[in-house]
Amino acid sequence: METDSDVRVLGIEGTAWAASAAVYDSASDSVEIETEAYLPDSGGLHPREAAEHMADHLPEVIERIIEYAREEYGPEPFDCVAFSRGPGLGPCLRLVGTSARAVAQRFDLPLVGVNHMVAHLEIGRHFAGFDAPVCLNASGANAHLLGYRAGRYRVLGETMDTGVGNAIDKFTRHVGWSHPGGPKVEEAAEDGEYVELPYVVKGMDFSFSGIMSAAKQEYDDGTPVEDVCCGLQETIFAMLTEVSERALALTGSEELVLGGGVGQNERLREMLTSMCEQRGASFFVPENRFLRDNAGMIAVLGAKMFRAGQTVPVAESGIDSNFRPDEVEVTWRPPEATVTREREEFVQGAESAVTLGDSVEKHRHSRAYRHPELDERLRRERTRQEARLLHEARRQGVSTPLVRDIDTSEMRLTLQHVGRCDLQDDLTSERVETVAEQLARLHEAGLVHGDPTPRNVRVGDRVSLIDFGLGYDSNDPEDHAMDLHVLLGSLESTDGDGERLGEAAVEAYRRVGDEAVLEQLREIAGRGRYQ
Ligand SMILES: C[C@@H](O)[C@H](NC(=O)OP(=O)(O)OC[C@H]1O[C@@H](n2cnc3c(N)ncnc32)[C@H](O)[C@@H]1O)C(=O)O
Ligand SMILES: Nc1ncnc2c1ncn2[C@@H]1O[C@H](COP(=O)(O)OP(=O)(O)OP(=O)(O)O)[C@@H](O)[C@H]1O
Ligand SMILES: [Fe+2]
Repeated sequence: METDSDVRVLGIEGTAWAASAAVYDSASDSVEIETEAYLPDSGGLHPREAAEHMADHLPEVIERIIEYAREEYGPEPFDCVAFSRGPGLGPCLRLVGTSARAVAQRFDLPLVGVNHMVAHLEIGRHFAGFDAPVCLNASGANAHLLGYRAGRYRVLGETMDTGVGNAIDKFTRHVGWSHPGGPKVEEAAEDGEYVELPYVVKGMDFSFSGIMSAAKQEYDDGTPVEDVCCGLQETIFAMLTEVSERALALTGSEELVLGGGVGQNERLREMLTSMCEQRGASFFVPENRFLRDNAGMIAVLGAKMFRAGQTVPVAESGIDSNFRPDEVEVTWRPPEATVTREREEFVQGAESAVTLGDSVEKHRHSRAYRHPELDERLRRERTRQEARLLHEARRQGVSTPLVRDIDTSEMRLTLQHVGRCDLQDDLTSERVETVAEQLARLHEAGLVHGDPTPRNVRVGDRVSLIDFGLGYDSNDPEDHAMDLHVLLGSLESTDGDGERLGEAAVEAYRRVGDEAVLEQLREIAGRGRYQ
């Protein structure tokens, strides 16, 4: 665990475009960063050019920081060298590793290998002073939500295809704008009118590919580019804000931090601020110099890891271009306090305000962060869809609450009260198996639940599925497999025994459901996430 001794860390970053070095001094909590950015002449980032950039500029930024630190702190300024171990571009990372080993040898210092995505999270947690926040990492090559449980960061939700920045940059390449595209889209969107684009959220996962093709098509069809940019921002950022809100509701956390280069976007920050305000959560965004790739965040996390004794011998200091945040053993945080949930009459779900009594009133109230047209559309569609699917699922023999009333102008449903608690509060393998069987039955009938997490299942005499707001009709095994993927992911991220429960769910599904769905599930799990 972390001790309070003062440390000074030399940090080195170079996963893709930023050749960067920094010094962090824990006594004054100050960070000095030197960065040389690689800006491609045309097109996107070329791995070979990026590596040449690293080779040309890493040595000089490191020397500048050493010089600064010696002037500021004396001839032997550092206690350790922290470097980005991954994820990122292999050829760039190898140069980072080599440079770090060289400086460590020269000053006879220990090495600390840092996960770049965990650093994007920890820098926010550090400056916010939050204990157990959920983190939205919105960067170029990644987009995911992290929560913490039992010594690891858990991926609560993530992109099913590309990172958010890369998605935006692909669109700007299509319209002929230079890299990076994010800031240009932000500027253009200011003069734009909202256009509708596909909105894709599955549980806490999301995907950008459909939106990006639709955006390119809009542009090719002659829609003014500022309007497409406005539609893109409103859609993509509303999706990221919605899944962040889901993660807050699922984990019970009341703290959110933002990380990653796309976090520099004002509209995204505005939406997250508004969402957190509306639900009474605290929100923190670090300064821009800590959002985009930078060695400062590597040095700050390096200090925490160093104090916890998490150094790495030279022989084991290899890089890992697919390094996932959930692979990191988190030794620098104190054990989390157990959260006990009070029985409440009023639940603020991720989407709705729910009042519990003999009947349950579920009200999808307006979200100030969303564009009014998108807000109206999502609330209306989901309220209608939920009532219809609850009814259809019942007809297939799946236990669901009766729909007593629906009001589509107020976006309100009145439902039968079912169960004594959420599955999350009384998880057993048997119940999870029942959920899997019920999903198989839904899928057989061409229905998809859309968000089958342990908070959307009630347990009592029977096991009932609730909250069909993200449900839809489909006979595609991919969509059915996504339901299972969401279930397994939510089990793994919220319960210590989640993996075993997940296996039980798969076995139960196999007994009743279609083998093609399980095949597709393996395919989804194996998809490369850091392309
Ligand atoms: C693995 C690592 O190499 C990678 N780094 C990375 O993606 O660089 P980062 O600095 O976190 O983010 C860059 C992205 O951030 C976007 N970006 C920068 N300013 C933006 C803005 N104002 N609005 C939207 N996007 C913006 C850029 O278009 C670009 O796609 C990552 O963290 O995923
Ligand atoms: N019919 C019901 N009977 C008993 N409890 C219910 C019922 N409907 C909802 N609840 C309770 O209210 C909580 C929130 O409901 P629901 O999941 O439908 O709302 P939501 O805002 O869509 O939530 P989320 O998106 O976070 O899953 C549930 O987790 C459950 O505890
Ligand atoms: Fe990054």
